[in-house]
Formats: sequence, C-alpha cells, structure tokens
Amino acid sequence: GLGLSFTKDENFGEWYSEVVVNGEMIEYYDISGCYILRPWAMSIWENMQTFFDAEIKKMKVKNCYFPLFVSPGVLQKEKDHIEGFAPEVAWVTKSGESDLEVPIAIRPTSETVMYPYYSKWIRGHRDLPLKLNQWCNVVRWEFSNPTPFIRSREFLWQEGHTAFATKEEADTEVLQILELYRRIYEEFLAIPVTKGRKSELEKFAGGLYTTSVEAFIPNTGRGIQGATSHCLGQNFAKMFEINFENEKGEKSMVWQNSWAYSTRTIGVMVMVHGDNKGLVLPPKVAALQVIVIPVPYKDADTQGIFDACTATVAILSDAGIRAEADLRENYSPGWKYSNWEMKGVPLRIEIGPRDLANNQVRAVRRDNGEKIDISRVFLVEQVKGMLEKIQQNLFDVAKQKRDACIEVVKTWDEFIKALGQKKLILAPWCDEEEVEKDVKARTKGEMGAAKSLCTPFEQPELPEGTKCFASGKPATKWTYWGRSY
Ligand SMILES: O=C1CCCN[C@@H]1CCCn1cnc2cc(F)c(Cl)cc2c1=O
Ligand SMILES: [Mg+2]
Repeated sequence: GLGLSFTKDENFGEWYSEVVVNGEMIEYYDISGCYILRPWAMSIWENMQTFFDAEIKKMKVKNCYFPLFVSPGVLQKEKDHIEGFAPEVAWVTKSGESDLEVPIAIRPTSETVMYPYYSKWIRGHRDLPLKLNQWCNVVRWEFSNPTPFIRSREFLWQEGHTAFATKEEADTEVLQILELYRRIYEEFLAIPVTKGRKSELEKFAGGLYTTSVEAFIPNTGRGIQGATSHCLGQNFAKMFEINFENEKGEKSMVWQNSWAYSTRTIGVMVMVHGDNKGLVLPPKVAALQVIVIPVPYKDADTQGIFDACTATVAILSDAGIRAEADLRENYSPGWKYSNWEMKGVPLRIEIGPRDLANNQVRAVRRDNGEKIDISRVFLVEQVKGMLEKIQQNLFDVAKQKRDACIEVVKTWDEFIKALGQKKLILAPWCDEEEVEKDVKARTKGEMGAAKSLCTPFEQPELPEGTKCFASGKPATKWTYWGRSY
C-alpha cells in the first residue's frame, strides 16, 4: 500500500531505503553502489547549487570543467596522496574490442587532473589568486555498504581548487568556504552542524590541515562529515611545481585550498528530518513548497472548488512560492494527502465546500501536522509565514535532538558507556595521533570503531590539569568523538 513497511526507530536502514524510493528521489540501478537521482532529488541539488554557485562567484571563483579521465602517471604522482586510495580507483582498460595501450583512471577527485595545468598557467604573482571550481561527478569504487546519497560509487559534488601567493589568503578562504557549508546545512537543509578541525589522522593526507562541518544522525548515533574545506599548504605546489615570481622577483610556491560538498547533503537531510510518513523537506530546498488539493463533496460546487485551487496556485506562484495543485480525478483526497506527505511537501492546502463558502483555505503543516484555517485575504503573507515557521521549526527540532545526544565525558569508562548509548561524545584529548589510533583499535567491532570527528572551533573551558580521556596525559583540547559514516 501507500505506507512505509519499516519505521524510522525500528529499522532505520530499511526505513531510509524505502523513504528515498517511495519519496521518488532514488531509483535503484542494476550496478551496485550506483543510484538514479530522480527529479525530486535533483531539484534539491539544484536549489543548493543556485545558492552556493552565486556565493562563490561573489568570491571571484570561476567555474571550469576538466576531463573525467586521469592518466596513470599523474595519478600516481605522489605515493602518499593516493596510498590507501588505490583500491577505489576505477580504470578504463578497453575501447570496443581492443585493449587500451595504457589504462586510464576515472577521477575520484581532481587534484592530479588540474594541478599540472595550474603549474603551466601560474607564472607570476599577477596570475594569482587562481580560483576555479567545477560541478561534476566523481567515481570511487567503494566496497563498504553502499547507501543512497551517503555512500555511492559515483556522486555529484562541487570541487573548488584555489591558489594564493600567501598562506594568510588561503587560511582566510578556507573559513569563508566553511561558513558557506554551514549555511547550506543550517539555513537550507535545516540541519545543525559543528565547524571544526580534523585531527592529523583524519585530515586529508595530502594537505596541511582540514576543516569540516560535522552533522550527526541521532537514530544511528553516527557522526557524518557534511562538507570539507582543506588548506593544502604548499604540498601540491611542491609536487606539481606550481611556482610564481613574487614582487621581489623571488621564486616561491603557491599556497592552495580545496573544498567540496556533495549529494551526500541530501541523504543527511532525509535521515535527519524524515519520519514514518516519509520525507520531510525544508521549504528552502523543496521543489514544491505547497500542494493544493481540492476536497469535492457530493453535489457541492466542484467546479468552483477546482477553480479556487487553480486560483490559489496562481496567487502563490506569482508571489514566488513553489506551488502546484493536484487535480487528478482518479485519486481521492486521502490518497493525495498520503502521497504528498510521503514526498515531504512542507505545506498542504485543502479547499472544500466550507472553505469556499468562508473564503478560506485549510493549511496543514508536514513537519508537525498542525491544521490551520487561513483566510484567503493576505493568503500569500500567511503562507510565507507558515513556510518560514516550518523551516525554523525543522532546524530547532533537529538541533534539540542533536544536542540531546551530546555527552561530555572525562574518563575511558564514561567514553565507552556513551559510545554504547549512541552518543556524540565531547572529550578532553591530548591530541596525540598514537592515542587516536589506540582509541580506534580499542573500539573496533562490527559497529565500526570510534574516531575523532572534529575539534570544534568553539572550545569549552578546559580547566588546568584536565586529563585526556584515553591516555591520561594532559589534555590540550576538547574533541568530538563517535562512530561515523
Ligand atoms: O576533499 C576534497 C575537496 C575537493 C578536492 N579533493 C579533496 C581531497 C579528496 C581526498 N580524497 C578522497 N578520496 C580519494 C579517492 C581516490 F581513489 C584517490 Cl586516488 C584520491 C582520493 C582523495 O584524495
Ligand atoms: Mg573515501
């Protein structure tokens, strides 16, 4: 039937797979780990892209497009860049019946594709800063459990790659981009995230430091990296000889950043806001913000009701609200309510004989089910107000649930207990890599090991003499830990 066969709390994994399919976001594909993004998902990607693309353009970033294919020599340019990643590189080995002389890799990320040309294009300081971005797909032949949006063998992302004359400029941009990622999550997807710095063990090995926005899924008690903004330092400049002559005529290497968010954002949104009726879409990213449904009654003025629906859509659309009417004759109002709830449309407007007579409409919120009769007078203002309240409420509820999962611990026993309770753990840490490796080793299991998620920029007070939860050594910072995706 129309409903879901799994509930979010009883079987999260099955619930998620069913919701993304029944909500018409995803169609499973006959190649494992690959998914079809249907319009209901693509429109959310486009809504975020419209915001982010405009924002990076304000920062003088230019869009470009580099080839999908990577020649092997350049991919293996730097051992420690791809060490560990090699198994997930997909290769083209044939064309038609004949083998390729040399197999060609499909980009898993584009540093090695782009940077030989950065080296060619950047000569003098007047060529800096160079700021390019591309909206594209990447392929990583992962083997751990594929999950629509969250972990797939091909996904869409944007990857920004910038080069500066000074470290200060790079450091500044890293945080400007990170703020845009925070806005994507908190202002568009209504998801609370934590800005922080990755540990030496978790950072991008090819870079100098990694910052990220971290989300959390209360149902599974797992953290998830929402987006990432790296300062690469001069590591890739050294590797690819990206030098420039500065004002004093000295030859020096550029300072680089790279940053990305992907279609994983959509999966996080489904996981955080979805419920047992299906998707719940934040109005800011919803393809459809209002669905208008006629509720005809016996011999009541059916045409009048349909006309009122059409007029309501016109009024709302003219005001920039994304609204449609579901006038299909062969489906009952009840069926339509369930269908559009499953698709997560934030606001439903019902128009029946009584509404017609009273020059009003009945509005029903998807986030909390609240039913409100609103007059057709000032209809636009009231609908806009309701959509804003829904957006804000989705964020507030998600933040309250996420905050309720945060557990501050001081000792190993408290840490293990909190881990078992699917908490997001904030613990004082000595910031030693060996200790982090030890935490991973000591928490290994079928649920996956605990790892550091980020060291939040907002650091709580760390009293003198506080001990690291894992090593007992003097703690130097508060760090979030947990299991993750
Ligand atoms: O996260 C970003 C922002 C956008 C540009 N890239 C960086 C780093 C990507 C790390 N990374 C991630 N995954 C990879 C997978 C691979 F197969 C190979 Cl060869 C390399 C990598 C790899 O370098
Ligand atoms: Mg990976």
